[in-house]
Amino acid sequence: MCYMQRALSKEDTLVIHEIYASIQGESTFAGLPCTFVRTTGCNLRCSWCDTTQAFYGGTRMPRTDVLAKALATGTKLVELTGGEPLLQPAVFRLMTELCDAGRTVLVETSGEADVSQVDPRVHKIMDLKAPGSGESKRNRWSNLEHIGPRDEIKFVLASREDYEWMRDAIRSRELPSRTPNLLASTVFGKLLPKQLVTWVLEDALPVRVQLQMHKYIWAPDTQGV
Ligand SMILES: C[S@@+](CC[C@H](N)C(=O)[O-])C[C@H]1O[C@@H](n2cnc3c(N)ncnc32)[C@H](O)[C@@H]1O
Ligand SMILES: Nc1nc2[nH]cc(C(=O)O)c2c(=O)[nH]1
Ligand code: SF4
Ligand SMILES: [Mg+2]
Repeated sequence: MCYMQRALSKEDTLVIHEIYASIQGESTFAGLPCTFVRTTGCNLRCSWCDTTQAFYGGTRMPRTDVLAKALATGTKLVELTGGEPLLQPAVFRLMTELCDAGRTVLVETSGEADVSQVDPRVHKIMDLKAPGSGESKRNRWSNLEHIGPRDEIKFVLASREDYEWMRDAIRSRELPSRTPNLLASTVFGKLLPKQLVTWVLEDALPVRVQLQMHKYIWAPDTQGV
């Protein structure tokens, strides 16, 4: 083991898939210039995941280099995503450093990872995985205790069954009392947005229907956008 490897701990390095600037395609921040820090690795395997290339590989980088690269693009908005960003201990300090540097920080997280240690200045965008993902048993429901009005709860739906599951969760767990930002998205190419809108209106459900804007700007399978 070389000197550098001994000197850097798990808090000091991250395995990164890519860092790039684009337009935020999802969430209440959609449309704004945003820098994406995409970490490598995920402990879930959602059946419809569009980022499977981030499951393996990547480059181990010092946290200071990740911070510098994320700041260099100049965008006010920075999003940590993946893979699953909260699996890497150094992400928590990186998010705090980005906040200290004046950035508006978002973290896109699976709903399985514990969000309790995320800097309170960070906007958590937390999925609750519906049955069609094959991972709904992994939802960490205690995370809801750490969701406040600045955070967003997101459902990605593949079917009517998923829609009804979301509707039940919103009502039985009183999600509107946690945050007004409830996002209902479709699995791209699987459920028609028009169908989702019809169901939402039939129930007058208090959700924000959202599409992945970048899949309309670029070809849907384009990576790094
Ligand atoms: C690739 S995940 C990475 C962050 C984290 N692991 C998570 O699941 O939130 C980023 C977001 O893309 C969404 N997503 C992944 N595949 C999708 C698809 N085929 N259609 C719509 N949204 C998708 C996920 O549900 C999640 O909200
Ligand atoms: N443009 C763009 N916006 C995004 N918002 C969340 C993304 C993600 O993969 O987490 C994403 C992404 O991959 N691209
Ligand atoms: S948790 Fe996120 S990155 Fe992991 S498989 Fe599901 S959608 Fe993909
Ligand atoms: Mg994406």
